[in-house]
Amino acid sequence: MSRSEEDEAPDAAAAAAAAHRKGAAGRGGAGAGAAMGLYGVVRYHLAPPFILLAFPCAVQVLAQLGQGEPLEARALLVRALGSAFAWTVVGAWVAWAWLWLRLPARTVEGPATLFGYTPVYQDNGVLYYWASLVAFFTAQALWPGLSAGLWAQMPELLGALNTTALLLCAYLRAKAKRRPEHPADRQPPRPAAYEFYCGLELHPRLLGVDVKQLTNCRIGMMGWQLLIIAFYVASVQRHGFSAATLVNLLLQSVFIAKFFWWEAGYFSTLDITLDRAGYYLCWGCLVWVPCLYTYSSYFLVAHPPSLGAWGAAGAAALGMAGILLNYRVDLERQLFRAAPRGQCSLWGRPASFLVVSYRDAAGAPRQSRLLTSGCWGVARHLNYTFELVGALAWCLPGLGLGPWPFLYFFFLVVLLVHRTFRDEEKCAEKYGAGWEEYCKLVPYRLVPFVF
Ligand SMILES: NC(=O)C1=CN([C@@H]2O[C@H](COP(=O)(O)OP(=O)(O)OC[C@H]3O[C@@H](n4cnc5c(N)ncnc54)[C@H](OP(=O)(O)O)[C@@H]3O)[C@@H](O)[C@H]2O)C=CC1
Ligand SMILES: CC(C)CCC[C@@H](C)[C@H]1CC[C@H]2C3=CC=C4C[C@@H](O)CC[C@]4(C)[C@H]3CC[C@]12C
Repeated sequence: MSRSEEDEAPDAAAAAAAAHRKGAAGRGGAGAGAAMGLYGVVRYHLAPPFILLAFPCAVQVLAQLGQGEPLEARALLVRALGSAFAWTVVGAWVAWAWLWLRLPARTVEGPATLFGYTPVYQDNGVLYYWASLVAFFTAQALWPGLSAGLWAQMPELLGALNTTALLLCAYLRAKAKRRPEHPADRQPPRPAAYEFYCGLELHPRLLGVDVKQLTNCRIGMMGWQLLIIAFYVASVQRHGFSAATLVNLLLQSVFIAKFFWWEAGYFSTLDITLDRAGYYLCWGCLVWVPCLYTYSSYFLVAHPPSLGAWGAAGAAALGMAGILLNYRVDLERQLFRAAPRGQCSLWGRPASFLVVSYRDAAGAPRQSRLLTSGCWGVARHLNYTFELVGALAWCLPGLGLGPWPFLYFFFLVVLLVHRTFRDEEKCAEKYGAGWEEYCKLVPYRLVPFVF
């Protein structure tokens, strides 16, 4: 693979190439080659079909279990087809999210791609967030059974979302093959299931809107917010007020509101600049987020919490600290990257940084800066650490109810540890010796002196 092809390749291809080079250069020998071969078979041939089949089934099972219902194959299958209510909700929800991306609004540019395209996004996230809340509460006032219905029909809702998301992913793959939006953004051919899983295009558009802004931000994140409100209302209708349930709702709501406040910053993250629009992101945001990210709140409707008011207050304090510190870490990098020549002040002192070099897709030399002070001088992914603290805190109201209310937290540990390695592989590829120097100055990934 040539240098420029590698730059344009998705994370997986670049990482595989990097891993391959490391293996070949570092260890050499038949053993290392066989290990790399096995890794390739698992990564490209075995894992994608497994995930494509297992995860849609898993969400249906989780939804059924969360209601305290026995697992019965026929019920699972029937409910996975959806219901008139579920399809109406999904249709209305997708149309609402799409409409808000079509309304006249200020726009914001995302980072230019290596193939020379600058994506443009609607910058009306905060207004959309509040308008969606108002619309939801109005609907709840008109149909008092709405929240309880959403909870009771969650398996049907996930079934409808599953079908919608899988059709969207199939369409995106076919479109990328036949009519790619940016022909310079070509991918080397890979096994079909792998392509379906990773996606092919970086910034596809559909019906005049950016697909990732629609699925990730507007449907997934806002769906998360509205569902947990519905679950809270359903829980109060069933069991009355509980401080622990309220803390569970409020912490997540602060986290989600913060996301919309920072939506423009999200366009510079791995999801947008590196990951392509396929099953991982689009199915993930349309189905996995509504199912797993809301699961602690969903579970508490059928299983009321036993955590008392003092425990709830402790969880609230811990969660607020985690969420605000996560935001602080992201903000420090945003301020630093926006400051001319990196000249800004952090923690009362001028920021210190490394100037690092890389090459763009055309092979032209470029420079960037890596912060070595403030939060980014403490650990290389302190934002992930605080994100985990926040997530743990909003799962704590489920303490004493077994592992289920903590499912999101367990998933997030795996996702963020994996993401740490993925991101560092990307940075090592991009900055080479500059990244190694940064790692010497900031030796820990998530927790100082531990990892
Ligand atoms: N709840 C959830 O499911 C998840 C939440 N998140 C959250 O989303 C947010 C964004 O996370 P994510 O996109 O994963 O990654 P980061 O925000 O950590 O961004 C990583 C990038 O930052 C740049 N960078 C790395 N080190 C430095 C440094 N020292 N100084 C300046 N820039 C640096 C590099 O990009 P460059 O090429 O520009 O140098 C690197 O690729 C976080 O708050 C995270 O916690 C993330 C994943 C999942
Ligand atoms: C297919 C599944 C096995 C995995 C699907 C994972 C995706 C749904 C999630 C992967 C990364 C996630 C996110 C990244 C960063 C975010 C910023 C944060 O402030 C809010 C949450 C999020 C948008 C988050 C959403 C889910 C993912 C896209």
